[in-house]
Amino acid sequence: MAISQQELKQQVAQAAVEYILPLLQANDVVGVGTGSTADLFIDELAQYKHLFRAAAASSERSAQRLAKHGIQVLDLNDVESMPVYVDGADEINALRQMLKGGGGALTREKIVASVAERFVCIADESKVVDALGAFKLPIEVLPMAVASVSRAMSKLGGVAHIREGFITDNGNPIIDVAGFSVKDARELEQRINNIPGVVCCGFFALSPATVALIATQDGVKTL
Ligand SMILES: O=C[C@H](O)[C@H](O)[C@H](O)COP(=O)(O)O
Repeated sequence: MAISQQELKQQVAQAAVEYILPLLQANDVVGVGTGSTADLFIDELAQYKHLFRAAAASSERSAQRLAKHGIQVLDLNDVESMPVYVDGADEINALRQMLKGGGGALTREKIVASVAERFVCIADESKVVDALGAFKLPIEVLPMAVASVSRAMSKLGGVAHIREGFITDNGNPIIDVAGFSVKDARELEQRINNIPGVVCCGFFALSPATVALIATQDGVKTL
């Protein structure tokens, strides 16, 4: 019988904890991502909270979950470095470039990840793609730039729609862009980053994951 997606997420969450434990020292801070896979990682990590000092979270959602487990959550301004950042992805390719932000946490995810030495991506096999872009690209924008950034996306070949009823932890809207045919995610990430009003785009290609743990029907594989 096939292993369910939920069970695969659980397996990769456990594998992530096993992967990071040897990297942690008593005074370390763990960077924690956002989403359903990251939630399971937090629950697993909680069993070992005596082995590290604290966490830095990429969303209010993850911060609350960490705190419920009794894990101290630090302001990122008080964290100089972290050995690891662990997070899920909406898509990941063979270069470990990712598309993220389905849950709207992309900006804080990119910031927290930038402080960590390693980005450990955790995902089930449904997230592995040949080319990024089938999943709509989330872009966090300043409120006054929704229309101008959407027009810029259309010039790049995408079709943008505002995410209805959603505001990020930073108080901004998100537009989701469909229709990109992504040949070079690094180049597209750079171009989108340069558009006035863009806070953050969901490509994580300029700084891809250091390692990806992928849960498959045949066990957790390393990419
Ligand atoms: O904003 C959300 C994040 O980028 C998540 O890492 C991504 O959406 C994957 O989430 P999940 O593990 O729930 O599929």
